[in-house]
Amino acid sequence: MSETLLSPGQLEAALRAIGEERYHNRHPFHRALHDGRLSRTQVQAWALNRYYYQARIPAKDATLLARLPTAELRREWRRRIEDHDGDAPGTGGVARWLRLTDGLGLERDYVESLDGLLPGTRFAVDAYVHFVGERSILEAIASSLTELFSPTIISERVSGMLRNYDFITQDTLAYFTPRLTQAPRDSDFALAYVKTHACTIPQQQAVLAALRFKCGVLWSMLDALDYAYVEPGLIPPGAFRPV
Ligand SMILES: O=C(O)c1cc(C(=O)O)c2c(n1)C(=O)C(=O)c1cc(C(=O)O)[nH]c1-2
Repeated sequence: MSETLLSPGQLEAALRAIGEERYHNRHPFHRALHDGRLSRTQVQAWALNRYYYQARIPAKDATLLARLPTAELRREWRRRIEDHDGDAPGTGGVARWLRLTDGLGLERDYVESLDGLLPGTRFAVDAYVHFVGERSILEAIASSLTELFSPTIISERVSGMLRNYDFITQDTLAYFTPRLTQAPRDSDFALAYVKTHACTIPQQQAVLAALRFKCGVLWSMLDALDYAYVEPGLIPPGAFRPV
């Protein structure tokens, strides 16, 4: 870990290096998902579990919003909640994610009940929400910086899944299209904030640790899916079972 103060450019480079090393695009489950090596039920398990992440993101952002000290910051952050929750029933990212689970043939009530969730998904997502509630505002904002890397994985995922699965259509994956513009806008803001406000060595180290933590959240969600639905295929009691 660096013991010297980094310039803003060096800090950005260190953040990007964490993504290179640890972002979930490197996980074998993601590779298998994009490359068409999963069955329809394995893709259903992925979408069902990712629903919990999507559903908790607006709560995570609301937790942070309540702690932000200025109207300027709150205005910026509140847009994220609008992106996910929409401004009317059936709009926004969470509703679009449900169109993905619909397209995969999952019952909406079942998805929304969270009954089929893997315990590992629940723990990872809850840990993210708690982190954002408990840590400094700087760390909370830094933990969103995985979004610097999401447009690349989303593009790979959409093209790979459309190419490789006959049960996937453009419409099923419509969730991802707005993310390609929302994620860069959000991560540009978060990155500028972090580069301006992480001015001491401890702050910079905390910011880097926050991004490592968040990469671990995303990674462990895929570990849980892999273990339950690929190898060794041990589905925890009560979790979604392919029929
Ligand atoms: O599809 C993906 O791989 C992916 C990754 C991430 C991410 O890196 O955290 C997010 C999303 N998608 C996403 O759709 C999303 O709304 C989102 C919000 C956040 C966040 O931390 O606030 N990350 C992500």
